[in-house]
Amino acid sequence: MSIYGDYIKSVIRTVPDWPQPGVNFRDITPLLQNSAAFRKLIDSFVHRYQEMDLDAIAAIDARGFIVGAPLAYELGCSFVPVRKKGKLPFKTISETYTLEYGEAEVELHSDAFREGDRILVVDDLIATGGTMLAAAKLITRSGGLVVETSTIVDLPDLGGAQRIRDAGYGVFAVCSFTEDE
Ligand SMILES: O=P(O)(O)OC[C@H]1O[C@H](OP(=O)(O)OP(=O)(O)O)[C@H](O)[C@@H]1O
Ligand SMILES: Nc1ncnc2[nH]cnc12
Repeated sequence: MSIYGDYIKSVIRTVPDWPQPGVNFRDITPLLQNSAAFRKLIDSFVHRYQEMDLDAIAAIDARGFIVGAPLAYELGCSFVPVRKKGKLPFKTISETYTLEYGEAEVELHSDAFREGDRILVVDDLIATGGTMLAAAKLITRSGGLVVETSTIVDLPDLGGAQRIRDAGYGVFAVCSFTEDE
């Protein structure tokens, strides 16, 4: 939990049974609409990472971009998009991961950063952890050093953060929601 974690959590909306019955969707749009809350959100990440000597923020398509771009701007490091399959025009490397039904793929440009660069991977939310873990593996495979993986929201009951930690990557979440809240 971060310095503003409780406050950030209070401005995230839960939409029950969306996009399908049984899912509690954690909707960050009220947080984004609230300029004071959005500033505190970005400040939470800046506070954690300003002394970590990062070279790049690798942000995951699409909601990860919302955090990744202002963070890269504030920290004065580069912004690297990790995109869903078929969106990047240059030479790519890709990582396939399993969804509840079927598979998905994320891609990275082969020249996105230099060997040994210190990279933070960011997204808005960790559920099963499949997306974040695939992105972290991509960075590692391309020679980057994943300093940490970072998210606004963790859903610990789904075990994603633990899965990412078990794979050897650190996880930071500004706030978390259990299934019953
Ligand atoms: O931990 P996981 O089970 O992998 O789920 C988390 C991912 O799912 C959501 O993205 P989504 O694929 O819905 O795409 P979007 O950002 O384009 O809305 C979310 O933004 C994360 O990227
Ligand atoms: N419960 C959830 N809320 C918002 N985004 C999600 N992505 C995957 N699961 C989600």
